[in-house]
Amino acid sequence: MKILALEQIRKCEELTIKEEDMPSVNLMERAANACAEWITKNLYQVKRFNIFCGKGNNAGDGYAIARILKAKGFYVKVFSFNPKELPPEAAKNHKRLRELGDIELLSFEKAYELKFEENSCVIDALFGMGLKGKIDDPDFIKIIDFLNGLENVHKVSLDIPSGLYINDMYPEGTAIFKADHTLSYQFWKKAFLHPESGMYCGQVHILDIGLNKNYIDEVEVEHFISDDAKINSFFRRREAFTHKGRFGKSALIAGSYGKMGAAVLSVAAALRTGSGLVYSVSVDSGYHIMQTNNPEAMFRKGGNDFIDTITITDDEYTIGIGPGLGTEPQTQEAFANFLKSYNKPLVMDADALNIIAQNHKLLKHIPEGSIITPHIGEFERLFGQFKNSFERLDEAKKLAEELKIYIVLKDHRTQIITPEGKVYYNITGNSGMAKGGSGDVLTGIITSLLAQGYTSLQAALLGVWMHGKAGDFAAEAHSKESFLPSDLIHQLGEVFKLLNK
Ligand SMILES: NC(=O)C1=CN([C@@H]2O[C@H](COP(=O)(O)OP(=O)(O)OC[C@H]3O[C@@H](n4cnc5c(N)ncnc54)[C@H](OP(=O)(O)O)[C@@H]3O)[C@@H](O)[C@H]2O)[C@@H](O)CC1
Ligand SMILES: [K+]
Repeated sequence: MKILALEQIRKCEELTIKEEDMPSVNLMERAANACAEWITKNLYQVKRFNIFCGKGNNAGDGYAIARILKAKGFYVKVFSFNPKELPPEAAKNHKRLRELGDIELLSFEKAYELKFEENSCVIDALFGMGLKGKIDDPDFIKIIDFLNGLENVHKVSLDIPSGLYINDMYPEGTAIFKADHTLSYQFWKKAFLHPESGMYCGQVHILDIGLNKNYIDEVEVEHFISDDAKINSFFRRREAFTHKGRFGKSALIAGSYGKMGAAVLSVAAALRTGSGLVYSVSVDSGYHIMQTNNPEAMFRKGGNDFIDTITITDDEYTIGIGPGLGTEPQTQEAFANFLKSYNKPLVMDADALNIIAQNHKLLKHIPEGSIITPHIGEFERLFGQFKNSFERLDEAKKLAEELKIYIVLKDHRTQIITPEGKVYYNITGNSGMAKGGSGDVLTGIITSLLAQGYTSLQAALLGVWMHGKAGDFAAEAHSKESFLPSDLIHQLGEVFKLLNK
């Protein structure tokens, strides 16, 4: 799914109205109907709604929803801010509400006297995507603070929680409504996907309001959601009449004394992802651990307690390097020599990235088309600190282009960044995956996919998607708190079953 810029959403809205030859207020009605339907279906225990309207079309959505919910028999109160200043569509809906006469239209001040019943619902229609600068009007700050302080009520934002920008970091010191649910129209927005703003959105639900399909198909964007449709468009089923040589050879260069778990996990993940052959290049002191845990893998010694020799050449295997490698001087040297002589795309994680962070000259030796998979800490060690995740992403786009590599920036919503400057947000997975070892599993999965002939972009997209899905299945089976990175590996079979359906 594409993520559109503000002007593109406005253009799409305009074109929809023009092509369908309808009054613009009809589109607002469509949006309001979609929200009312979602609310009545999903918050079915709620009988009372208190709707807070600002001064733009977001308020118009709020007025229209008030009318629709009232007609369905709910108790509805509307609180507004000086509705004289409304744009035409919102003004029409405000007028209709006034003419109906059976809904209380109140000022914000009245809200402070109201008893908000348990299980009632507050709807935030204060600001939508038209907000500029900060919310610094004292009336709005006061009402937002007050609503954020309410307990035991459901909180729903229309389009976007008031105070946030759709695709950028919000300004410091602004007031922001904190939603339990955000009902947004047609497209994901970057605000829902970055931690600083995402924490205000609660659960995000994207409602189809039938915006112009041709425009959406054709419009050029840089940001995407890596959704099921994208994954299914290139996932390949395993054919009959085949043999192990067809599915590539993976080699995981990983592990050191005390860090064999990382190596074991990455090798196991590569095996479970379907690579025809998997080699472990690791240390002698971890030999028994590796062979006992992963008897299907072959072993090649790269050192005694830490790796000091890497003798793999380009045409042998597809390589994943880094998990549990350590940063001993001899390992650093072996890694540097290896990187200088190796030219095929590879997957790099963890200590491979930490070694590069200590020797930036190595950056230019990363083979074109490689995939690096830093978490935020590793990214910052490599490239410095950033004010926020939006700025970090902008820098990652520049770096991916400059170095001609794919960056998998691991975060709550992991971003896959291409050398062409495109960004794919992954939306599978959950907070239970924030555990040591989770990244080692991802390295194994992506390496295995790359070995099987997926392109670097496909391997990164599919690998991150599968890893997240496995996390969702593991959370279902064992809880987010309790599942382990090894459970992710055990769930990969379920993930493949789903992909093969
Ligand atoms: N996408 C779609 O297809 C559809 C979208 N729809 C809906 O339209 C919404 C967008 O509507 P919108 O453009 O009127 O913006 P919204 O945020 O409601 O109001 C902005 C108002 O606030 C004002 N204002 C700005 N900054 C301010 C500040 N710092 N402090 C104080 N005031 C400030 C600003 O003033 P101005 O800048 O004009 O002077 C203006 O009066 C969208 O989010 C969705 O809900 C649906 O109805 C139909 C289908
Ligand atoms: K809102």
